[in-house]
Amino acid sequence: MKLKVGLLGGGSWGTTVASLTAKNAETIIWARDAETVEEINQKHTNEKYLPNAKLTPSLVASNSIEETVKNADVIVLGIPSQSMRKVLEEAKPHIRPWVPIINLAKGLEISTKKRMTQIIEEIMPGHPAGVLTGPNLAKEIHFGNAAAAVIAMVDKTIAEKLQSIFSSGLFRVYTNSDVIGCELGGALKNIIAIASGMGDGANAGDNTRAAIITRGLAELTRLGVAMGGKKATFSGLAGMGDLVATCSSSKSRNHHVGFQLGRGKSLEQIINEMNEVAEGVKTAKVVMELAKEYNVDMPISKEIYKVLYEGNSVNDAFKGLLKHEVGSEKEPG
Ligand SMILES: NC(=O)C1=CN([C@@H]2O[C@H](COP(=O)(O)OP(=O)(O)OC[C@H]3O[C@@H](n4cnc5c(N)ncnc54)[C@H](O)[C@@H]3O)[C@@H](O)[C@H]2O)C=CC1
Ligand SMILES: O=C(CO)COP(=O)(O)O
Repeated sequence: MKLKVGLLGGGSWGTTVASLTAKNAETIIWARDAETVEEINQKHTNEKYLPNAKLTPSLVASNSIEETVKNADVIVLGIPSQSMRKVLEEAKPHIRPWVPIINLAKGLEISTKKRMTQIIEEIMPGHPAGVLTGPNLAKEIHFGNAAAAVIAMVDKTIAEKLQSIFSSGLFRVYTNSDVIGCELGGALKNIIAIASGMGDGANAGDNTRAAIITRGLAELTRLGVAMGGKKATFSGLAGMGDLVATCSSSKSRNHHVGFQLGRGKSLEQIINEMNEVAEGVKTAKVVMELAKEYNVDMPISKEIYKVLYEGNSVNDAFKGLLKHEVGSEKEPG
């Protein structure tokens, strides 16, 4: 018997993952926008978020959270981080007992500083919680480009069962038991992607981008390990892998935000012109608090925070980084 997937969130990544699972399992996707629901059901497209992409024809869309989750064997959450709690609370009364819940979002909740699986565990205690993450730019996956991801869950047996629901010939899903590390890798790299985009927008060059990626990895690993992630996780798909993809791609929304800042646009203008989420903008706020709480040095994230929220210019950010003390590569700083 085929497993049933209920996926909440009809944006670019939610729709992409639903189209992948529809190949292996009966999948219903919930989108709050009635037009998107009709378009997915009638035309098997979601042009607003995935222009020119053809979705798996068996994918069913619904406007009802209840209908989407009530018979599901697995719940997948493709909602941006700041809205995750609200949507999960709405779904809660309709979710069957003990059903695994998998997060796709790459961010931290501003008001609580929590990871998404912590929110799942808080709202839905007893349900196995996991994360699907890695270098997975949605717009590439639809056009036949191969990619690899990781599903992280504490329970290896459940992770292995779910691995086959998300996998296809071109989408290779590995398992990992380090939920904290995998989830933090995805959230923290978005700020570094803004920094990399900013360098690209300001024509800083390839060496600068490489330095941002490498030193960015060092600082997100420092915080990630302090928060309980495993060091090795940050060298894997959820860390280095996602960092490289996002920091070097014009398809990344976080890179785009940085690029436009580097070109001299204001954050307000950039956000107003986008119809998609760039999680790093909000995560930067949380990360500054976490860096303080865990006493971890995060020079790149700090400079990005100052550009986003304290009126610093892109030039100030580069000057700030160049002034930062150069220590040993193995030590903080
Ligand atoms: N697009 C990508 O390539 C990837 C995105 N992600 C992550 O997936 C998460 C979702 O991102 P995308 O789908 O790309 O975003 P998106 O900006 O393309 O779409 C967001 C979707 O969430 C819906 N939404 C927003 N607030 C809502 C609310 N309060 N209630 C119900 N629906 C709401 C919007 O209507 C939209 O359908 C983000 O955390 C992102 O970091 C992860 C991997 C790849
Ligand atoms: O996480 C992503 C790719 O792995 C998507 O990045 P953006 O949200 O910056 O587009």
